[in-house]
Amino acid sequence: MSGLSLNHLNVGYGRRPVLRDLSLPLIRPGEVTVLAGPNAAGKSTLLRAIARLAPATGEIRLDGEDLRSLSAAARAKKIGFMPQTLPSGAALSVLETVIAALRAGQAVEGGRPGQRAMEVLTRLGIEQLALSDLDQLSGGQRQMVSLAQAIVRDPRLLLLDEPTSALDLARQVRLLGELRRIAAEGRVVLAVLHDLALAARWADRIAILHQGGLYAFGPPAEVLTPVMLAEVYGVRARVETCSQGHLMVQIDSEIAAAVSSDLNAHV
Ligand SMILES: Nc1ncnc2c1ncn2[C@@H]1O[C@H](COP(=O)(O)OP(=O)(O)OP(=O)(O)O)[C@@H](O)[C@H]1O
Repeated sequence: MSGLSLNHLNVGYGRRPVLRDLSLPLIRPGEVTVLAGPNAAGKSTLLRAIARLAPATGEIRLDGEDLRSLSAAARAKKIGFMPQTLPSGAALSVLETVIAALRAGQAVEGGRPGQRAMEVLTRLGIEQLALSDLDQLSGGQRQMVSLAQAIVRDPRLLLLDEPTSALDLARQVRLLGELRRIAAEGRVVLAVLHDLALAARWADRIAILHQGGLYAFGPPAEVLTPVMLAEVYGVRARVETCSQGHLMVQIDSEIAAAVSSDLNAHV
């Protein structure tokens, strides 16, 4: 079966569970799937579990193959992971860090690594940064470099944790457009986004995590509802369609008695 399947996942830290018996419908290639939910709902934990950076029980399969049975090198070839924390380099240039991500412990087949790394920097519009020191870049510039590191191997599965958090409006659009192009190549793209307006505009499907489980999964128009926004986020909101046919989420106020409980939850 083509795509990412997650079934009966339990993920936690020490004895503390974060996600309990979590199953998602198939995350399909060719689509951008957004993972959303309140702070501390377990979004990063889920991405880390898929990338095997957090211990999990249950089933994690990519195109039918158990990701946990793969060697670290085989996994690195299939999965590109863009973490929430931005890269900082031990006095490396941008080009060198992207080449290091391309190599990641193994020889590069065909072509020249420098050429491939430059292609990716150019594709993202940051080729002029190639020789800059990573540590001298702005947060947004480093976020674009982090994306370059995640996609340089052409991974089958791309996991991104809040990839737009440091980007200005134009670069948010550029990054999300790039994710759509990567998905259109038939890859699986799963991105954590807090901004539901961006999710409404760019996602094919949205998964909402809440209190250790899946609250909703489906196309934006099905998932982004006033009831979901009240129950999950504790806000009073309207969801409207603008003149161009896009969904817009208008937040009116916090519902005092229903402030989202994930942050304080001990599930
Ligand atoms: N390394 C860790 N060790 C122990 N607990 C952790 C660790 N990382 C996360 N947690 C806990 O797991 C829960 C889920 O955290 P996680 O970062 O997955 O949430 P999130 O949905 O990504 O949140 P946010 O939107 O705030 O980034 C939180 O209660 C957090 O305190």
